[in-house]
Amino acid sequence: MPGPLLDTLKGFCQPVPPVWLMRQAGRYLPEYRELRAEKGGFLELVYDSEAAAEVTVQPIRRFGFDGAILFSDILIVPHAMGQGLEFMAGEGPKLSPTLIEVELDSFTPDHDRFEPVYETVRRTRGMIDDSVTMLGFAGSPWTVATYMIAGEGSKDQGPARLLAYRDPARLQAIIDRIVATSVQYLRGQIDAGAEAVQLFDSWAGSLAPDEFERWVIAPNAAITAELKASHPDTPVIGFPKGAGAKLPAYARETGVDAIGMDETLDPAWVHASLPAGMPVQGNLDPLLVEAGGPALPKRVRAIVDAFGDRPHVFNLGHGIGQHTPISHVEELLAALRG
Ligand SMILES: Cc1c2[nH]c(c1CCC(=O)O)Cc1[nH]c(c(CCC(=O)O)c1C)Cc1[nH]c(c(CCC(=O)O)c1C)Cc1[nH]c(c(CCC(=O)O)c1C)C2
Repeated sequence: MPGPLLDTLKGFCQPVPPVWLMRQAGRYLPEYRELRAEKGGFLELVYDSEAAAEVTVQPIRRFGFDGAILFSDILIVPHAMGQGLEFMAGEGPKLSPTLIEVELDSFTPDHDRFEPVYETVRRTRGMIDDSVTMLGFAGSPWTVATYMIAGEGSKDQGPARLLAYRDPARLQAIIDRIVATSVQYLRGQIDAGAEAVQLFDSWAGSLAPDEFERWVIAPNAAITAELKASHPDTPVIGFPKGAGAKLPAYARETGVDAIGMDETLDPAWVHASLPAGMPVQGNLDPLLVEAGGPALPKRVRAIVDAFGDRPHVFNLGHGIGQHTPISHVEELLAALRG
């Protein structure tokens, strides 16, 4: 029996929109912080399937979300491609050497790194009810490339954008390799039990229109086409954060089944601009959840009302912040579910 989230992604409206939150497993949860401290670090957690499955299930137990998102990271793909990866406490990720310093061909891929992640999916599937949808994910090639090139999160993705202008053939070769590795990774997640997958393009918003076509739309379309060829019934959610006015082109041209919306988009505009019946997800500002107050339930209702009879998965416009009070998540759910 598919649950309400999977049904919605397949185009069927529900009386109450199903809900999950990006980064729902993470530092705002005391039970997560405890397990992370015990395991010693973030990567240790990700590659320990038993612990990662436990972290995946924590927010389902606490809040009864309709979807469980695999606990992993978009940077596991560069790691499997052979790039060094570290997460330092209090800092972001560090990848080394960077693709400014060396050529991609100097890396030795190790796709066995994906095995514990597939095992996390299998274990999680065995721990949650059938009605809870198991979600897999990968970063989109442009976003993953920005980290592989700069070696860390970069404010305006400058190093990758410069490479796009200076040596597009080299960036294309990097993107093509990320596409191929991500397809393999997502197929492995689906075969292990993921029922839908999301492509996170967190830095889609930094590109000019022609660059957006080449580095966002084309690679997301390539991944989606490959997945549809092998797994036609598994919905793909595309989340091109910051796409703005380019969102309808992304929705029409990539072949994704559902669209993730960041908080800057007006839901009425999205509803009027996307193909009729195409499922949507997201839009609530994570900082409004952190702030709380009477504006929160009002905004929850306004987003739900804006989509009328369009299939809608309730979610945030980006990941939940680590300082978000648990009680505010409960207020969000009360406003949504009544
Ligand atoms: C909880 C967590 C994650 N990654 C990182 C953390 C914090 C680690 C910690 O300190 O405990 C480091 C971690 N991993 C990354 C970052 C951002 C680095 C930066 O640019 O500053 C950090 C701090 C890279 C990353 N990682 C991810 C993205 C795309 C979405 C987004 O934009 O937020 C990105 C850009 C995806 C991601 N990341 C994660 C998930 C798991 C499932 C869930 O949603 O609960 C997912 C889907 C998990």
